[in-house]
Amino acid sequence: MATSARTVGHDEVAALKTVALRGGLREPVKVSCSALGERLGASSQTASRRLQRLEEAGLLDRDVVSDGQWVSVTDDGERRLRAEYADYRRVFENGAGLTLSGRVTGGMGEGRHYISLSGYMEQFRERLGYEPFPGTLNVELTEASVRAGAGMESVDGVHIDGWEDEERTFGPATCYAARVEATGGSFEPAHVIVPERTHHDESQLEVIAPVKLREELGLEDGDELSVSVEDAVRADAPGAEE
Ligand SMILES: Cc1cc2nc3c(=O)[nH]c(=O)nc-3n(C[C@H](O)[C@H](O)[C@H](O)COP(=O)(O)O)c2cc1C
Ligand SMILES: Nc1ccn([C@@H]2O[C@H](COP(=O)(O)OP(=O)(O)O)[C@@H](O)[C@H]2O)c(=O)n1
Ligand SMILES: [Mg+2]
Repeated sequence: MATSARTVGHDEVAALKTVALRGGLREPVKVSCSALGERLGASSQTASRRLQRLEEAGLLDRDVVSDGQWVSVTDDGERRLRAEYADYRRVFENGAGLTLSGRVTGGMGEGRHYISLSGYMEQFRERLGYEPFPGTLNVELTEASVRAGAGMESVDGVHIDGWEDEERTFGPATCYAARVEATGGSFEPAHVIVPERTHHDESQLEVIAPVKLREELGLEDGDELSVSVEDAVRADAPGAEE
């Protein structure tokens, strides 16, 4: 998932949210720093600096004109706001999970190779509690789910370490506990796997499970599928087990 070049603090995110509330997610909106400052309880210079930092971090596009500026939230900015949104859903909606939808698709036939490698397989067995079927079920996400996928940043995943053999290094990956739902039924345990090195972009999701999901759920290319990422208790949440 893309991360911004510079990290921004809560004050900047509040300014970004204000721009989005004014419609800046869809098109450029005109803001004056004094009005923005008033809204944020800060001086207009401070408001201006926050917009500048957001621009430097790649979260906002700005066009300064004589009597104000036109601003719009970038794709990375939207991802940042969606991660906040996912946090609030967790707070207020009793741990509402994240459901991503799309269609089954074939990939490059490499998933099978990587999943079978003992350097990964041993970790899957220990950390996921099962031995995955050799392969990844690829899902081409809908546009809305590609955007919603940013919410995974706020879900605790299971880390799979990178490793090496005599010839090369193998990258780390993160697995998110999930339930797969299709018209032919549903299945869990499964995990969304996000390899750090991959040939796919964020529009494609890869799912692993102890069974061949195509057989278990009678799936063919083009079939609709939804993947609910479970709302694992965060390690740092109050009441979380040690
Ligand atoms: C556990 C795991 C580890 C991976 N590690 C690497 C890697 O080290 N280098 C790399 O180029 N691709 C790596 N990949 C990604 C694959 O090359 C590829 O992007 C993708 O998983 C292929 O899936 P497909 O065959 O289903 O299209 C890894 C994939 C998985 C599932
Ligand atoms: N748990 C799994 C993993 C993979 N698969 C399928 O198993 C085959 C091998 O996986 P792969 O990742 O090597 O292949 P592609 O996804 O590149 O087509 C593919 O047809 C996957 O869709 C499955 O049905 N259930
Ligand atoms: Mg695959």
